[in-house]
Amino acid sequence: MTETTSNSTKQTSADPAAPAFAVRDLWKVFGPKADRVPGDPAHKDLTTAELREKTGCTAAVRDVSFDVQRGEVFVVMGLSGSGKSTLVRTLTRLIEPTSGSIAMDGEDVLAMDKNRLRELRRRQTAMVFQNFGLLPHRSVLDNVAYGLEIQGVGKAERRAKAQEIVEKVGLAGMEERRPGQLSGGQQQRVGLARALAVDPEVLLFDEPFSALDPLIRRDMQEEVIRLHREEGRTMVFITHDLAEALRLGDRIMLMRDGAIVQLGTPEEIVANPADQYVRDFVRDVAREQVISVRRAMRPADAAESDSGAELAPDTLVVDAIEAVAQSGEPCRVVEDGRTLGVVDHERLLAVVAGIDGGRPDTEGKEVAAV
Ligand SMILES: Nc1ncnc2c1ncn2[C@@H]1O[C@H](COP(=O)(O)OP(=O)(O)OP(=O)(O)O)[C@@H](O)[C@H]1O
Repeated sequence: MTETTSNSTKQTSADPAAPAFAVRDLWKVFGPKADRVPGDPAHKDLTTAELREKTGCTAAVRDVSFDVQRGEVFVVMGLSGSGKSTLVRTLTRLIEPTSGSIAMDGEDVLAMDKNRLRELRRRQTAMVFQNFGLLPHRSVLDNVAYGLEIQGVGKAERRAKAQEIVEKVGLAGMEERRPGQLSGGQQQRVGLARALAVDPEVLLFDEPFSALDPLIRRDMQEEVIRLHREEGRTMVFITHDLAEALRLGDRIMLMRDGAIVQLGTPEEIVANPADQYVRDFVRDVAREQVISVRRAMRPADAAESDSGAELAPDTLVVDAIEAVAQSGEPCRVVEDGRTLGVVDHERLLAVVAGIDGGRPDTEGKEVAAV
């Protein structure tokens, strides 16, 4: 059985303590003499449009540094043209960066030779695309098995594995159909199944659901959340849709003109937008569904510190409103037996109304020993 391969054959110099990806000072510049752009101080303060005018180059990714932690859903968000696709494609060098560094599991991606890169793209990562990228003349099962086929996995083994994944994503009974005989949502399930079949460490999603209608889209988001919960796989997810980013992301990196505008949890971004651009982005978000009582609470006074219903610090404001209404009095925010603060109607409604100031003014402080 020489054609069978498995994960145990992976030859990598992975550091188990390293982040899934560590990206530093990364640039991708398109255009003439692109490599002169990143280091030149004369270009540092130019806007992307000014840079284009002066040099004829487009800086699609501009001096970007971040880590993707293992097991997190890392969302890259921004308007069209902000550099999302270019950035994510540089992670596996589908697009060669102009300068900077990228490490996956501690291994230098830019130092990888052709064979190592092929392995990185075929086994360690898998991409799910907006246009599905399915092979039209192949059955669902053979599409799902495709990634295993190019790895050289034998037919019986790859079909068995594909069958298992087809069931996992809810396509059982459709194995022999062609992609053209499926709805958009079903086709994207095939795309997802194909990516999962190779058992990658990291799934890279490039706006996978933006061609789907809203209800199907919601279904697919639930599917991703479910898979993530069950498998804990690292996911990098591009979207320009804020609701999708908030729903899926453990952290969100918001880009504009190739640069990072803000990187934080959904709650941090909604509660503390870094600038007016982010503020405009999150203006219509239902804040009570994103912000937790840790951020909404105020210090407890002496009488409140050991009485009243208890809430965990990560309780969402929307749920706390219900709890406060039911108990008829302020609720305590309690962590490890300590009262961190108190939420009452006033504090909670201020969050809903967006007049809470966005400051965690009591965050982390123990206000009364119990
Ligand atoms: N091959 C290329 N040559 C020249 N410029 C490019 C190339 N690829 C991308 N760009 C430019 O780089 C910038 C970032 O493009 P990119 O596709 O990464 O953005 P995006 O945020 O993914 O956009 P969208 O949401 O529309 O896919 C854009 O200004 C784009 O025109």
